[in-house]
Amino acid sequence: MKPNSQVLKNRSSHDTEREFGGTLGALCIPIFLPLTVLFLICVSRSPEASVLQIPPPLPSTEQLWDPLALVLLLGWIALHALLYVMPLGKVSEGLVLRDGTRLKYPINGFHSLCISGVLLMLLLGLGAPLGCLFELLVPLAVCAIAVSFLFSVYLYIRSFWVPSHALALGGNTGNPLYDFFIGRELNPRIGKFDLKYFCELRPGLIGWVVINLGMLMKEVELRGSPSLAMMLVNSFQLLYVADALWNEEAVLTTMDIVHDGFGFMLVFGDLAWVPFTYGLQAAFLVVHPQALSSLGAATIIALNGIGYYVFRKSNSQKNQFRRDPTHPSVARLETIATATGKRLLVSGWWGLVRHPNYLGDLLMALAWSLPCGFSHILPYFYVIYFTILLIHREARDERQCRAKYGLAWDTYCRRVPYRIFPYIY
Ligand SMILES: NC(=O)C1=CN([C@@H]2O[C@H](COP(=O)(O)OP(=O)(O)OC[C@H]3O[C@@H](n4cnc5c(N)ncnc54)[C@H](OP(=O)(O)O)[C@@H]3O)[C@@H](O)[C@H]2O)C=CC1
Ligand SMILES: CC(C)=CCC[C@@H](C)[C@H]1CC=C2C3=C(CC[C@@]21C)[C@@]1(C)CC[C@H](O)C(C)(C)[C@@H]1CC3
Repeated sequence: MKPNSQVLKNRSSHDTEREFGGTLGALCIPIFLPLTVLFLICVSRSPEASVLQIPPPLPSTEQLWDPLALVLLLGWIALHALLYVMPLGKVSEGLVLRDGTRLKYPINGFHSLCISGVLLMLLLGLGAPLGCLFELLVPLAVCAIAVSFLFSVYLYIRSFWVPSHALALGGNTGNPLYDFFIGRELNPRIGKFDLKYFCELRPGLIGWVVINLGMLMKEVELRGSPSLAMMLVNSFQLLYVADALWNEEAVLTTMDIVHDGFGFMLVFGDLAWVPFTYGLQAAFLVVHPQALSSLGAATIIALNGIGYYVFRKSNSQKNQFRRDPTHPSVARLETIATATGKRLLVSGWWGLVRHPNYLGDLLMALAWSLPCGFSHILPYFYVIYFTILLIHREARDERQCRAKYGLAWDTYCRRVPYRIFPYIY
């Protein structure tokens, strides 16, 4: 038996550290977050658009279900599964697993985005009423939530048939509720089809931009042309999704793929949370049009540009450094050695703050909300949630890095004292 699987075997339900509030979190989050998705969609289209309005704008039972929504959702997932297995693009290897092997992943997410774009343009050309996505938003979200639950149950059950080295270290506590929530199996696959990698970037992320386009088309139906605010939100978020798919290979080294199991948290995050809450600004703009001056628009475009620059440059610098530290673009950067043999960057972007990529991401998040004006808090939901998510994620990553790099990590923290915001945090 390999040493790491021995470690896994030796961990009992008591010594595996629990995240997201442990069992209580695992019980409450799967109830609370799906309700939050439905609540936020309803608030975004209500005239008041206030999260505090009494009575809250709850959907009626008829509004919750539409068979067309289920057909569209399953068809969409099937289309992307088909595109995933098409022999397009290159095949890359992931990081070395605990059993010493490396999995292969198709890098064809950007192709899927482009093909989806062409298909949508064809549908629009044929007169398909894409604006009806606005009316279908609640039933689509209900179906995505239901699919997330069923899929997570499947993932939990199948995880009992895989060898111990295929389980995530943090998802094997023995507490069924917690393990279902956090995910037992690290890289669940059907043959060569990697379920976690597929869900992380394809149906949800591309679905998000399609929903945005639907909101834009609804605006065209209602007012004859899309507003500047709507076009900015659509373009910024399309850039973000296109960037993620263009740099798909980099996802293979993220915490989600390398470390986290695939359970309800990620399944729901990928299939329901991202597509139905990340684009709330566009849904809001359909019912609450905003006038935007040219100066306002130029300032917001500049903010998104700066955010994107910081996000992309810092992520690319680290990816390049991890892939080939002798590459001319990173070879001159100052680094510190660690006992693992890996080095840590202490200059360049990673010498500014310990998470420059989070800083850039947050600047972009703010730029996505500003086109919606200052009259409501709802369009700022994403920035608020994302700040909390990234602060929590930073703390998780910090714990893992301290465990991995020990004293070298403490030296890095002394050299680069701020985590995300220079001189603030
Ligand atoms: N829109 C969204 O909902 C979300 C977006 N994101 C974005 O995803 C991107 C990736 O984020 P995430 O996966 O959290 O983590 P990061 O890309 O920040 O990676 C963290 C890892 O980088 C390595 N590292 C840290 N510091 C250094 C250093 N100084 N030198 C070299 N390597 C270092 C460590 O891994 P090691 O040493 O093992 O290589 C560490 O575990 C970010 O841009 C983030 O904003 C993330 C979550 C949600
Ligand atoms: C509240 C809740 C259910 C949280 C679950 C968290 C997930 C929504 C996020 C965890 C990490 C993510 C990443 C992206 C999307 C959101 C989730 C799944 C990401 C694909 C977005 C695009 C980026 O460019 C990225 C590829 C770096 C990023 C990876 C992490």
